[in-house]
Amino acid sequence: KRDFLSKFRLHPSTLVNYFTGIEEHYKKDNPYHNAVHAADVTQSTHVLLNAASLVNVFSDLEILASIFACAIHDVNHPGVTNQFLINTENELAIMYNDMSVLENHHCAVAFKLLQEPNCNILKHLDDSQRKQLRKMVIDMVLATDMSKHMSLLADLKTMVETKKVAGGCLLKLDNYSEKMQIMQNMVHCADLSNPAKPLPLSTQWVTRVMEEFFNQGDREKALGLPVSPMCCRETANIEKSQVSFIDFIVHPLWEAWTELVHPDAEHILSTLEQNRDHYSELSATREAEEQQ
Ligand SMILES: COc1ccc(-c2ccn(CCC(=O)N3C[C@@H](C)O[C@H](C)C3)n2)cc1OC1CCCC1
Ligand SMILES: [Mg+2]
Ligand SMILES: [Zn+2]
Repeated sequence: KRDFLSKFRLHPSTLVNYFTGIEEHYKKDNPYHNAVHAADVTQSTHVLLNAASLVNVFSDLEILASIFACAIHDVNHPGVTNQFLINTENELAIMYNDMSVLENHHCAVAFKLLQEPNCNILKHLDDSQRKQLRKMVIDMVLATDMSKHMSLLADLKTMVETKKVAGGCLLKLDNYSEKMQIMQNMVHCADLSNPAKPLPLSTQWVTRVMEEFFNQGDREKALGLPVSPMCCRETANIEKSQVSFIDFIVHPLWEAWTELVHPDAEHILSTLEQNRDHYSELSATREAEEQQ
């Protein structure tokens, strides 16, 4: 749809080789962090890029970088959190000195795969384009680490305030860091878009993420480690966790994004609010049942 094959001279069979390799490097038995999550985040970002107020904001290379970053953003995810890798002194934590361990790993695996035979999809980009794309992809993938969330959101809110003052147009984005802030928040929004999807989809992602968390909790218990929050299958309150995740993380982020691209994301924010109320009612009913 974006005519990227001709714009960047991407070779169909090389594309198939590379993205088949990427798909194979997503662990199939991860309940949540598998290739379907990567496809979900990629498709969600494709939709966010189509917002009317973002038309002509990004160059073709920035759009290619964003879509590529989503497709590879969790590749070879081991199905446990950064904290678990750090607590267990996993070789990945040693490799990346406890800093955005997973996110560094995802980038390294994705770029290493480009060097496999018949996988270099970026072969026909010139050196400057390839260097720019690599930097943009790394900047976006490292920003999907939850530990970056608060600073990312603060920057987005500042940008929204300044945009209001500047008469509401985004087109005046001239420097790399402002553009990259929007791209990082866009991919982060997509990564946190499960609660903003139609309820039948959202509930499936909840089941999957909780199963992955509970598997981690089981491993922590077996290792005699303290069980991480929301990872204990006996005590976790699933609906309550979703309500607080939405109230403290997802809604503030999507509220800021909706303001930035006003009025293109209103329907996403209202779906999120409806879903939040659904989980809140479920949690109240469950609590009432448990009282009896
Ligand atoms: C469908 O539910 C969720 C979907 C996605 C997330 C979520 C939070 C941060 N991210 C971004 C990636 C990240 O940093 N992590 C590290 C850790 C928070 O586990 C996340 C899975 C991945 N993704 C959280 C979700 O629910 C919360 C976790 C259990 C109950 C509330
Ligand atoms: Mg991730
Ligand atoms: Zn993800």
